[in-house]
Amino acid sequence: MSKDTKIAVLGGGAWGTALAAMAVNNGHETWLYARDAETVAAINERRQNPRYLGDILLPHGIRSSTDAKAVLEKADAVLVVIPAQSMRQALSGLADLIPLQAPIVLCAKGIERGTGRMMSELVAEILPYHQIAALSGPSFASDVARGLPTAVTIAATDAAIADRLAALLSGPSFRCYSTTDLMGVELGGALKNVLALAAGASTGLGLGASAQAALVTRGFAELRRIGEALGARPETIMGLSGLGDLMLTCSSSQSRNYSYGLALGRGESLENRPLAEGVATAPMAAELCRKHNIYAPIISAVAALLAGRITISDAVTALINRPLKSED
Ligand SMILES: NC(=O)C1=CN([C@@H]2O[C@H](COP(=O)(O)OP(=O)(O)OC[C@H]3O[C@@H](n4cnc5c(N)ncnc54)[C@H](OP(=O)(O)O)[C@@H]3O)[C@@H](O)[C@H]2O)C=CC1
Ligand SMILES: O=C(CO)COP(=O)(O)O
Repeated sequence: MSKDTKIAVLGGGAWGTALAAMAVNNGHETWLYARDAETVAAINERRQNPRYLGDILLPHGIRSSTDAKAVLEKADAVLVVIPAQSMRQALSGLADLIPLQAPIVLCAKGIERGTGRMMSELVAEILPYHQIAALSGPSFASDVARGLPTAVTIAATDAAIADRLAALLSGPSFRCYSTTDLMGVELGGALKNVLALAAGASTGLGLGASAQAALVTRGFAELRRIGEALGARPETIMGLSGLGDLMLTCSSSQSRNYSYGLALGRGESLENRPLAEGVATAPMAAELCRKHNIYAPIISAVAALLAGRITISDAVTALINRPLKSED
């Protein structure tokens, strides 16, 4: 792949638009598929995505279209930026249009509701002959769309593909590390959203900065245990898509997951909120822990809270009053 390849981005939300801005800034022919005609027109005519990125002025050159065929034709790499719970339905409809030689870069952070599949497992069912990679790390769409410095990790089981994609997508303000630890990268991205719900709820309840730090640290211990049980590498969990994204998402109300948790903690309405992937992922993460016999009390408490099985004050009391144990 050379620097003047065609990049196709599927998904005209905040992150898809930001990644299209990154790709065009890095000198690629960049096409963005969005299903909403008004979004397409705003990007093409005004260089804005008002529904998802406010008044940020996008760089020149993104070609947006509702015509997936035109976007995907002769693409050299396809960035899939559709929410985790819509991924199966959306990609099933587009599968025949994706060129066989184009690696699929999954940019969603979640676990499929019902099946418990990681995004790469789900997409391998739909596109069994394509190379699959995942891009994840601490990266707010608004930062990337503005061209602010950002670093992420790109994982593919084939090291050559991961290296080539990292070289292709890196540029003056976007730095990509590569790894073959696909499971580690996907787990970090999906589970930090669940832990951000807990961190936001703690702040929303007014439990203080000490409780917040304890939750994030012990949440990270759960992430470490899950990673170890599922064969992820420790350095991935301690890297950008694990610890890095956990730090970002658990500390900023720019995060939609953290903000959802804040609203939960404050007892505010949870209706009509922006996407918070952790809500659908939490029960799947709790189920994964049950299945593999992994001790993850914070993730379990978030799942129970969202399902209405416990109240927030029950969750806090249960977490603080568990039998004492060594710090592992
Ligand atoms: N925003 C961020 O900072 C980051 C987000 N991510 C991850 O990226 C993923 C997408 O997030 P984000 O872009 O922010 O979400 P948004 O809510 O901003 O946008 C979602 C986009 O997906 C589109 N979409 C939903 N379902 C379909 C479908 N079936 N077919 C085609 N398009 C569809 C929506 O279209 P429509 O508008 O028509 O409904 C919308 O354009 C999530 O998994 C998120 O965790 C990762 C890193 C950073
Ligand atoms: O994944 C993100 C930053 O890395 C974005 O987080 P939210 O989806 O919680 O906004």
